[in-house]
Amino acid sequence: MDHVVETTIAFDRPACLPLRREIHALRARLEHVSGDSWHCGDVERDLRAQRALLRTVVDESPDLIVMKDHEGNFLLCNKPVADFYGTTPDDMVGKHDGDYSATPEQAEFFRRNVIEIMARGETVVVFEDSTDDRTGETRHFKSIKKPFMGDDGLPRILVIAHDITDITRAQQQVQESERRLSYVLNVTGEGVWDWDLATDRLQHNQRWYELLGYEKADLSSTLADFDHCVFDQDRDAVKLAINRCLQGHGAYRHEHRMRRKDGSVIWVLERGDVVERDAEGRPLRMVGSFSDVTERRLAEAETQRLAFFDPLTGLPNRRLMLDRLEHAIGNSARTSGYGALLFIDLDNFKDLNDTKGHAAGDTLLKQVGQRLSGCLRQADTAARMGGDEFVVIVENLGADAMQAATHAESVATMVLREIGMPYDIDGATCCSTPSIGIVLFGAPDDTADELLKRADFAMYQAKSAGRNTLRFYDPAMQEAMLARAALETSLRAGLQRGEVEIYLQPVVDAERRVVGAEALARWQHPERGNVPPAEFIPLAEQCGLIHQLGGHVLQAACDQLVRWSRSPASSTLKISVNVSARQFHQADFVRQVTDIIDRSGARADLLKLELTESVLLDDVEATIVKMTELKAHGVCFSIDDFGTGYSSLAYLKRLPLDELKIDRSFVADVLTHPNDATIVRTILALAQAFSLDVVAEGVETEEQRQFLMQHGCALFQGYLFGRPVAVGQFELTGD
Ligand SMILES: Nc1nc2c(ncn2[C@@H]2O[C@@H]3COP(=O)(O)O[C@H]4[C@@H](O)[C@H](n5cnc6c(=O)[nH]c(N)nc65)O[C@@H]4COP(=O)(O)O[C@H]3[C@H]2O)c(=O)[nH]1
Repeated sequence: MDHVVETTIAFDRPACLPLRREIHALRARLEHVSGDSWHCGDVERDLRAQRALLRTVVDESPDLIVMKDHEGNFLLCNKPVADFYGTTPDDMVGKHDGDYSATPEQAEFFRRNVIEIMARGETVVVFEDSTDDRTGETRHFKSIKKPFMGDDGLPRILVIAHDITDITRAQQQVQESERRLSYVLNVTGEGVWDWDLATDRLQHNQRWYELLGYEKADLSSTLADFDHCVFDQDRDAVKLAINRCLQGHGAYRHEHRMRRKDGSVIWVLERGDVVERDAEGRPLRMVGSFSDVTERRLAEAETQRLAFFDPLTGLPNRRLMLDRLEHAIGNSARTSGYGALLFIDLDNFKDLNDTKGHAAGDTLLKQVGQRLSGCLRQADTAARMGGDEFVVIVENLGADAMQAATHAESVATMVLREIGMPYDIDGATCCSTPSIGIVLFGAPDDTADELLKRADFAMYQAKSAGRNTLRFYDPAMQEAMLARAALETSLRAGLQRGEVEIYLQPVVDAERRVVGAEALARWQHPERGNVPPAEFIPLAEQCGLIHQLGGHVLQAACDQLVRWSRSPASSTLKISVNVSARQFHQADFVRQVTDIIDRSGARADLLKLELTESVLLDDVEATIVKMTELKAHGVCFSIDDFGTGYSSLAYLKRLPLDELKIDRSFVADVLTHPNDATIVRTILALAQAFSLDVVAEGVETEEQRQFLMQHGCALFQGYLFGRPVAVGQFELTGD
């Protein structure tokens, strides 16, 4: 028996007053009132009529009415009870609920319940269930159970049962829905609120308090308290969203921050809507909920950071920089003001990275990033492009080009100074200088791509000008850039078409015997004719073609060695090949050279690689490693243009060198400029001390040859002995 509740009810009349005494009392009162004496037969008739009426009333009642004896058996039942149990009222007299469709448990409950109530002698309301014979379903009743005393002195009970099944079910459904709703809300973790606008009272579910770390008692449940929890900077936006909803714009959905009791801040997704309005459409009630979306927001922020910021320096990355640059270009065009783009490349970063390790390189880059940011105004952007390249966007430089350039220059100068200051890397002091290219922007047709190219180009000019300096891009550079682009295209094609070949220039000994040759690249351009290497070698370096070009020259040199090896007169001749910085620093340079040597079948010890001092100084440790590996393969090394750079004797000692080449500028003036003569003599003495061969380049006169010979030079190269000639025209005598 589900859900049985008993309620005691107080009635006017004592429940145990016997019915017969009541009839006598009634008759006496009637006689007294009418002054007549009543005959027994009249009273009996009257009573019968009353009983018939009562029976009709009882049978017509929608409630179930029964009278039970002291054992719980039926004394009287109305028609709805009989219908409920699938029988007739008369049939029920003397039986009990267990004889009909009530389950044994229900029947036992009814019996014990009425016996108890009769014993207590108090009217009671009981909520109870019974089984409908017609449908077999359990129905719920609210029963008034009124005990009274029978004529025979035994207790009886009147039960009037009101069928509340529909109401109960409706209530159960409501409870079930509420239970489900609260389950769903708990599962989803929603904090729910319900705002009564008339009273300004807000009600919240438990989760609402939990999410904000409050106890119910902490807040007064008014809108002001909710307001207080909204993050200061988000308050206006939240109010706006709620007001729009109140004004009838429909449900709102808004993400904002809330401040928890402990001061921490969470991100919430809040939804709300007006659920009740008065006849005039004025809002009366609004409900809503919010969920904690902090984790998602943090994940989004992290994704954003990774997508747009360089993880090492924390500066905007290339992608974000491009976006900002496009905005800056747009702003400049709109306001007719100038902005500047600075392209910054660290001069000797690779050195540090290779000698001190990548961790040290990373530390340097981080510090560079910090210093760069320190040089800028809030509105400007410093970004890392990758590697050791940075970009700075300086905006709002005014409408005057000269002033804008001056300002950009002062920013760049500050960057030069700041970045050029010594760094403390793991306790050691290091230096790193930048080369900076600057381009102004402000023209409507400026594009980010083009500006970057120009700034990059100007940065290269700064490098060429000796590094640790800045250069502006100017229109003349633009022309050079276009020409360079055209040249690059045709060099690429030229290499494919075999337009690049080698010329050989003899190297002779003191007796003018040819002991070898230098291979010099020549580009036979279909329209421009013979393009000098000074023009296309730097280009090939810049556009990355040097790898291909260098390989091509090496291959040609090795092929020539193999041809010479077939004749005794030429089998010991050496060939020197120029190797440029970018080519040498290619990661697989050693393999490229050894592959070519091995494939061609040339003798490695007859191949000499000419490196300039700048190649050696660029990245000393890596250079030593590569040279040592090639040396182990038999390859020889020469320092080209010796004396023009800043070679440190300490490095010279560590390099596996075979030869120094005295730069032709010293040779040219050796007879006329005492300083050059001194330099030449010093180089010769130095070479002797280090047991290195020396080749004097650019020897054009017999006097120069005599001077060089007198001071111990044994090998010569220059027009005096032969100009560079095509391989087929090369002769074995050096006249
Ligand atoms: N005034 C004068 N000049 C003389 C005399 N004897 C030789 N020369 C020139 O001096 C340059 C010597 O080559 P370099 O110093 O290695 O200088 C070379 C070298 O640095 C570079 N180069 C040439 N070929 C290649 C190559 O295949 N690879 C690389 N990486 N660089 C190359 O181009 C530079 C210029 O080469 P070239 O124009 O062929 O110029 C050659 C040569 O023609 C002389 O008596 N008087």
